[in-house]
Amino acid sequence: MTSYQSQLGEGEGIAEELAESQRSISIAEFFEKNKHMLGFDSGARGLVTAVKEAVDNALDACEEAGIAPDIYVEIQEAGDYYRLIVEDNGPGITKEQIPKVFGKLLYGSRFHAREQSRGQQGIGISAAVLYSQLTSGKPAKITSRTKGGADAEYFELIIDTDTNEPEIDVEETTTWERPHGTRIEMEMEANMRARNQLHDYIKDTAVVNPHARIELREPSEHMKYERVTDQLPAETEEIRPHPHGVELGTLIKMLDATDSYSVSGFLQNEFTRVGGKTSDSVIDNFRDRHFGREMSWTPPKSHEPADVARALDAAVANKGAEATAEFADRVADALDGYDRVAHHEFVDLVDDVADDIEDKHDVTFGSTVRENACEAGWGAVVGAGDAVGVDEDADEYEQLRSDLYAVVDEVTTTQKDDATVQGIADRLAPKFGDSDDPRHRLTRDEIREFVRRAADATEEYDDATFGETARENVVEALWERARGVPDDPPNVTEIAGDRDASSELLDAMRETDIIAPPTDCLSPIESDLIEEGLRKEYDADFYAASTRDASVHGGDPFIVEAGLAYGGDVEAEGKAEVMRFANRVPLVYQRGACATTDVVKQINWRNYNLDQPGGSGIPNGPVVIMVHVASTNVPFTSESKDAVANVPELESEIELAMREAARELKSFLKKRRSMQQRREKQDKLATILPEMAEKLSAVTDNDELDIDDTLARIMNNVLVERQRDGDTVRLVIENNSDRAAEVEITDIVAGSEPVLANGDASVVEMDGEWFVKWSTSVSAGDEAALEYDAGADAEFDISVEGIEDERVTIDA
Ligand SMILES: Nc1ncnc2c1ncn2[C@@H]1O[C@H](COP(=O)(O)OP(=O)(O)OP(=O)(O)O)[C@@H](O)[C@H]1O
Repeated sequence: MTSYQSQLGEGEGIAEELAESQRSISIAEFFEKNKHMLGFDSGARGLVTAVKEAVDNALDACEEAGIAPDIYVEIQEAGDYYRLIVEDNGPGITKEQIPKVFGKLLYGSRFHAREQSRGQQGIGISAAVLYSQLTSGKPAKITSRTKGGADAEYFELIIDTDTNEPEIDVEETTTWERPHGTRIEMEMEANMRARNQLHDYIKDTAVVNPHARIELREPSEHMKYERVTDQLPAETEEIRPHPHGVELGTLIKMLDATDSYSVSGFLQNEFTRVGGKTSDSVIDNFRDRHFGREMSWTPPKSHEPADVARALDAAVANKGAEATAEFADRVADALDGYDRVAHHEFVDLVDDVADDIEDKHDVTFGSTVRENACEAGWGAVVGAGDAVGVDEDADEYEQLRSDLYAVVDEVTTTQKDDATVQGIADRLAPKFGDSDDPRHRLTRDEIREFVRRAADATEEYDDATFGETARENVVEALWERARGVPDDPPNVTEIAGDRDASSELLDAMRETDIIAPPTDCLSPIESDLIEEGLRKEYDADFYAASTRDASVHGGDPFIVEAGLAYGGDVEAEGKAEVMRFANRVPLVYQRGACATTDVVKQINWRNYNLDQPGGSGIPNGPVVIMVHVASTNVPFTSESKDAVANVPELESEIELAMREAARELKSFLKKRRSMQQRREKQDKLATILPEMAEKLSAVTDNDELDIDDTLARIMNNVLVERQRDGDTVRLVIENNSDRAAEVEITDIVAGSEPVLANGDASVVEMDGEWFVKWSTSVSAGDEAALEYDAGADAEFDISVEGIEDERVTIDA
C-alpha cells in the first residue's frame, strides 16, 4: 500500500495506473518463481525430485504398456553442474508429443483419468526441465523411440516461460540401441548432499515395485536392484466419477457436455455406480429440493365440521343432479379410505372418479369443472374457513390444528405441557392454511421456517420453552408426513442453465446412499508382497502386513496398506523408521507434514507393547513402520507430492491398517515375553534341580532323580525322551502341557540300521545315515511312543519341530 501511494499520483487515475502494471502470468513463470512448490527448493533436493519425476513417469509408462520396467539412472559431474540421465524401456513418446510432454507445464495424460498412477498433474517432468534450464541455462535432451519405430527422435528444448510453450533448439532423427523407450538428459545446478534420500528413494521404489529392474550410477556409488517377479501389477481400469465426489463447477461442466437429455440418462451414463434404481433415488431427492413436498392431511371424518361431499356438490354445475351427487359421494367415500391425503393425491382421486362418472352418466367433466371441484374439495379437506362444506361457526383450520397437534404431541417429550403443544399446533395451522401455495408444497427449509416462527411465538406469548431439538423433531416429523411430488424433473439443459437447480441436484446426489466406487482402478501392493518387500530389506524377527478394503474420499476410491518389521537387525537405537508410500512411490520429504506420520504419532503404541515415551509420538526401538496409500487421486499437501494431506477418511483407514498389523506384533511380543520368562525360569530350575536331586539322594540313599522328567513336569513342557532296552529304542513323547501338541521328530541314526517295531513313522537312508521321521499329535496330559530296533553301536541325533524350544524338554 505504502509503496503504491508513494509511486502513484493522488486521487483519480490510480486504478488506471495500476491497470497498466497488471498482466496475466503464465503458469511457467509462476513456477519459475515458486520452484519449492514442485520440490525444487535446493540443489540437493532438486536432483532427487528430478530423478523421482523421471523414474515415476518411466514406471507409469511401462506399466501402462504392459512392459516390465528396466530403468537406468545416471548422475554425472559435469563441470559446475550435474548431469542427470534417465532411460526407460517404455513404449516411447511420439514425435508430436515429445515437445509438449517435456516443454509445457500442465500437459499430461493422467490429470483427467480416474485411475491409479504415480503421475497426476502433468507438471513433474516439465518442472524438472524448467529447473534445469533455469539453473544451468542448458536445454533438456530427449531421445525417444516408439515400439516398432525404425529410428528414434531426438530433441533439444527449453520451456518459453512467457508462453509456457516448448522452444525447440534441435529436432532430428537418430539411432538408438533400445528398441523402444525414452531417455532424458538434463544438466542442473545440484549437489549430492541428499545422497541418502536419493538412495532411499531408489531402494524403496525397488521394494514396492518388485517387477522393475532399477539401476543407479552416481559419482561414488552404483546400485542395482534386479527384478524379483515378472508379474506386473494388476492392470487398472479407468472409472467414471462417483456422484459423491464431484464439486458444483464440475457438475455444471458435465451437464453442459453430456449427450443425455434426461437427468436419469445423465446420471447413469456419466457416473460410476449409478443404475436405474440409484438414479430414481437421486431424482426423488432432487424433486424434494427442487419442487418441495406436499403436506398430507387426515381427511375430515363424518362427525367433523367439514363436509367434502357438500363442497364438491356445490362446485359442480350443470352436470345433472344424479351424476353430481354420485361424483361428490364417491370422492368423499374414497377419501374415507385414506389415512392422510396430499393435494396431488386428491387431484388424482377427483380425476379417477370424474372419468368413471363421465362413462357411466354420459356427461363431460371438463378440466374447468375438475379444477373447480378440486379447489372446493381441497378447501374442505383442510378446513379453510371460507370453504363451502365447512361449518360457518367452526374455527378456521380446525382440521389442520388437530392434525398438527397429534404430530407435535407425538414427537415432543412429556416434559412439554399440553398448552405448549397446542400453542405450536395453533400457530402452525394458519401458516400452512394461508400459505401462498394452496397445495401446501414446501421445501424442508420452508417447513423449518414455519416451525421456527410458531415456536418463537409460543415461547414469547405462552411463556414456554421449545428448544432446537424439539423444533427439529417437529420439522422431521412434518417432512416425513409430506409426500414427494410426481412432477417430471427439468431436463439436463434446463438444470445446466440454472445454478440453483444444479446445486439441488448435487445435494441430492450427495444425500443418496450409493455404493463405493469400484476398486479395479486401484492396484494395492497386497499384504504378502509388502511382507516380502520388508523381508528383502530388513533381516527382522517378525513381519506383519495388512491391506484394508477400499474406501472413498471425495468420490475417489483408496486403499491403505500397512506393514511392520520388528527386531533382528533393525536399528534398535532411537525412533522407529516410518516408510511412506503413495501409489507405489516412496515419499522422501516432508515427513512431519504427512497425515501418515501424524497417525503414527497419535497411536498409543504402548498398547502394542512398544516403547513410546510419554504415550505419544513415534515409538522407539527396532521397528520399521510402512504405510502405502493407493488412490485414483491421492490428496497431497502440495504439487511436490511429498506428504499426504490430513483427510479424515484417509487418516482413519491409515490408523486401522496400522492397528491391524500392530495387533499381530503385539501377540508376537507377548508370546516372546512369556517365552523369555519361561526360559529364565527353566534356566533357574536347571541350576537348582541337580543340586536338590544330589542332596536328596544323599539323604534318602535313593537313586538320583531324573532331572529332565521333573523339569518337564514343573514347566508343563512336552518331554521327548529316549529309552533304551537292549536293541530296542523307545522314543516317548509326554505332553505335560494343557493343550494338544503337534510334534514332528527327526531322529538321525548312524552306525546301525533302525527297524521299526511299532508306530507310524518312516525311515529313509541317506549317505549311510537313517532318517526316522515321526509326526504325531499328543493330547494334553497324554503320551505317545515309537519303538524301533537298532544295534548297540547306533548313535542318535534327534530334532523336535512343531513346538517352541521353550515348551519342550529333550532327554534323548
Ligand atoms: N518416460 C515416459 N514414457 C512415456 N510417456 C511419458 C514419459 N514421461 C512422461 N510421459 C507422458 O508425459 C505426461 C507428462 O508427464 P509429467 O511428469 O509432466 O506429468 P504426470 O506424470 O502426468 O503428472 P505429475 O505432474 O503428477 O508427475 C505423462 O502424463 C505421460 O503421458
